[in-house]
Amino acid sequence: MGGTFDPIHIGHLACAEQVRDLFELDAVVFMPAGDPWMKRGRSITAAEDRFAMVKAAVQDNPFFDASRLEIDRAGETYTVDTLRALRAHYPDNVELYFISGADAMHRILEWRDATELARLARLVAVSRPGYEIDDARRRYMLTHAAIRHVSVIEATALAVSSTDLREKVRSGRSIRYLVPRVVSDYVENHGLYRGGA
Ligand SMILES: Nc1ncnc2c1ncn2[C@@H]1O[C@H](COP(=O)(O)OP(=O)(O)OP(=O)(O)O)[C@@H](O)[C@H]1O
Ligand SMILES: O=C(O)c1ccc[n+]([C@@H]2O[C@H](COP(=O)([O-])O)[C@@H](O)[C@H]2O)c1
Repeated sequence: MGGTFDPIHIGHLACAEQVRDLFELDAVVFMPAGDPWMKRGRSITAAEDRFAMVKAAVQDNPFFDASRLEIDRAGETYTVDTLRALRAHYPDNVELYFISGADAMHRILEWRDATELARLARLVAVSRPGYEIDDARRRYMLTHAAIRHVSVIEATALAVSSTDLREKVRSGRSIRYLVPRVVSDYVENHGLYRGGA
């Protein structure tokens, strides 16, 4: 599962766990983006902090892991580069899935080499409150050559967003239970998000 994870929250974790369960995946690797080019223009927390929070958040699930692949790669982060690297690394019988929320998948046709990306992995788009994939969009996604292998999953949804969490911290409000305890501790101990959303 790819994301900016600024910070990782229970929406990410619950969505990944439900996809893992549904597709009987052997593992879910959380991959913080090094330089998420579609989020250019906003200030993004240092990759090392985002990675540390992801690593701490996934440690109690034996099926979950965190990867540095994208934060260690220079330049803008393109999912197709990640999937090429993973495909080269794993034997052919290992099937790759790319999990994302419905909001991210809405824009997938704008992603770098979307057609190749869809050939390299099964794409899983998870429902997210406020970003429902309506029937017209779903038909469009399913019929478009580049992404017809996308699975649209209705997961038990949590209306949590990193933007809202950053804003809460900035204005001195609690984020307890919206992120794992290790993440709220990290945010507090490192003074993250206090200066701006
Ligand atoms: N509550 C949620 N339910 C389902 N999917 C989610 C949820 N929050 C995030 N996602 C998905 O997880 C991936 C990574 O999300 P990201 O790290 O950008 O978090 P975010 O909460 O959307 O952040 P921001 O508010 O800063 O844009 C994206 O594919 C996004 O669609
Ligand atoms: O490859 C691309 O061009 C591309 C464009 C936008 C987003 N993505 C990936 O989609 C995932 C979710 O992104 P975001 O910005 O919603 O956190 C994350 O893994 C990004 O690297 C990938």
